[in-house]
Amino acid sequence: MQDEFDFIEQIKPKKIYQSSLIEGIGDDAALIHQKPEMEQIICMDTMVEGIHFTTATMSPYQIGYKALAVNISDIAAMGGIPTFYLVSIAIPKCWDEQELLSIYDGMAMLANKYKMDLIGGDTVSTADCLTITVTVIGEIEKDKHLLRSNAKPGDIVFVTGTVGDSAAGLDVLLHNEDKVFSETEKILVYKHQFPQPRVEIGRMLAALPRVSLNDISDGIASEANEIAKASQVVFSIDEDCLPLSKAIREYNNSRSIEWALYGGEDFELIGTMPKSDWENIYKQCDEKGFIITKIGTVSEGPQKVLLNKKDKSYILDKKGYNHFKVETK
Ligand SMILES: Nc1ncnc2c1ncn2[C@@H]1O[C@H](COP(=O)(O)OP(=O)(O)OP(=O)(O)O)[C@@H](O)[C@H]1O
Ligand SMILES: Cc1ncc(C[n+]2csc(CCOP(=O)(O)O)c2C)c(N)n1
Ligand SMILES: [Mg+2]
Ligand SMILES: [Mg+2]
Ligand SMILES: [Mg+2]
Repeated sequence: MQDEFDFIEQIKPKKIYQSSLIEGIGDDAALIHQKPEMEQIICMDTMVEGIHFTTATMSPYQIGYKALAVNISDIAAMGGIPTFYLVSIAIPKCWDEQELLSIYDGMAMLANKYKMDLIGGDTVSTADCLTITVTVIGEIEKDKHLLRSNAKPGDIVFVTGTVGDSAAGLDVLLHNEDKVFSETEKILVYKHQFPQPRVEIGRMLAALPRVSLNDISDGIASEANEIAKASQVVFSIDEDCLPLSKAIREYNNSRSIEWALYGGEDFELIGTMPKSDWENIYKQCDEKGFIITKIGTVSEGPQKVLLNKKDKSYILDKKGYNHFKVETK
């Protein structure tokens, strides 16, 4: 890159979606008008070259898309609507300007879908790995937010979409250097590179009186344990109910359950709701073409997650992706 200020000029959005924006890119900080009837939601996630992606697993466009998607997913997990984003990027010398603009194009694709505005960030150089940190701001109607601590005994446990596909897609990418993929492999790779944040489902759930919710970044085992801990309840998940895609079964059925439980990066939603709300939500999702599956139940007791497998029951430990543990399984 030739010039930091010239770069910022190029990534500055030409169009603004949100009428509550007072000042976006260009001053010392952004200014947003606060709506009195809404709560603000703010989250931040980072992607690091070598940890979250390599040049072999993701193109610059996909890196941008996914860096924004994972943050929108956290807004969805609160039941909210994403509105603004900020991007901090640390750039090694070997990345050229075209690649960097491509990262921003990937973010813009998703931002356009959700009518989000890029309102600021930071640009720095770094010695080695590209690092991108995105902050997303969202909103939700007062008192409608969906917390991990909302689960109660008697609830059903649900998950959206299918799980494990992203980890299987990563496996495909890491074991096929020539990048010639079968149709099945292409489906899994796409799930890894273009996860779909479940904002629309989060909004449906926010209309219910009480839902606990989490998005799946580290795997079902990890996220279910987080809800069980925050709510001080017991989760009981039926292995046979885990929604597995045809693609994952075809690619490597013997590892599908392991990827579903511990793989992560599916960015589907897992949560609980009272039994009485299930039929209605299932119908609403079905009408809109969204998959949602009942995978278990919640009961009283000291916090834990049980996995029912045939006639036996095992403790499902909080294993999954962990940045500071060498062995993840
Ligand atoms: N370095 C940090 N400093 C301050 N707060 C942090 C830091 N890292 C995480 N948190 C906070 O801890 C909580 C849990 O964060 P975590 O990153 O585990 O959730 P997540 O984004 O849903 O998961 P993932 O990062 O796997 O997508 C959030 O409230 C987050 O803002
Ligand atoms: C090259 C490469 N190797 C491994 C992985 C797998 N991976 C990295 S971070 C993460 C959990 C989510 O991260 P976070 O907890 O930071 O949200 C997972 C499953 C990958 N995507 N690319
Ligand atoms: Mg996080
Ligand atoms: Mg999350
Ligand atoms: Mg997250």
